[in-house]
Amino acid sequence: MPIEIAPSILNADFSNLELVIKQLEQSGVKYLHLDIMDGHFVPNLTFGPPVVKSLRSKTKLIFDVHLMVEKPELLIEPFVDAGADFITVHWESTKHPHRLLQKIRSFEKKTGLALNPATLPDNLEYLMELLDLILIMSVNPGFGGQSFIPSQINKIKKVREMIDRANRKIFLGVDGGINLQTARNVVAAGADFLVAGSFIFNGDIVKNYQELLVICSKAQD
Ligand SMILES: O=C(CO)[C@H](O)[C@H](O)COP(=O)(O)O
Repeated sequence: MPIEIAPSILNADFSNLELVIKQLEQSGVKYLHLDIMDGHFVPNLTFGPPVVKSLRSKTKLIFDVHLMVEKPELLIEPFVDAGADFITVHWESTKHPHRLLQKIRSFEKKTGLALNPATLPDNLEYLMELLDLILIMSVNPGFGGQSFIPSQINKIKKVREMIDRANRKIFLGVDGGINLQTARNVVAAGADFLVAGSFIFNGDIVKNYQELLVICSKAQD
């Protein structure tokens, strides 16, 4: 699948979000990664459904809502109502990932499952038919601007093989510490959906996004 880059607005200028979104749209961005943090599952707090709903009225970008929360089952409907297109939940946040993914699908939304850096990918085998996105966390979730954890390259390769074996159209995403070098490495390992925050939002958004896209497309050839 062609590479998609989803800017994570965690590190964007929130005082000027409308302008940020306009710049992203003009650069050809299709996905917006929205980091939902509850201060419990991760040691940071961001925003909830009302903010997503307000953003929804300003753009047609595809909203990729990443729930880094405890009890994600309580938040599926509120984020569906707020206008989420993809809802990604964490393997580590639920005892019933299969049921949770079924619930997201029941609202005709795209599903994502995120794996923390120390989580094995083996159980994905049993969830493939319910997945649209697998998100490998290449940092410990909670903050933007962290360094990429190199051991995740092996996991990306493993998950690439699993998706190919399953012969399904599932994005293989990577989230955390993406820059020109790590982007090249993760795409070479098989990723096709990159979440990037600080690299895109530090400086010229349009230039950074396009530079990243060029590197990724070359690495995929
Ligand atoms: O989910 C996240 C952190 O939990 C962010 O999406 C991720 O860290 C992206 O930021 P950066 O590119 O700055 O690492």
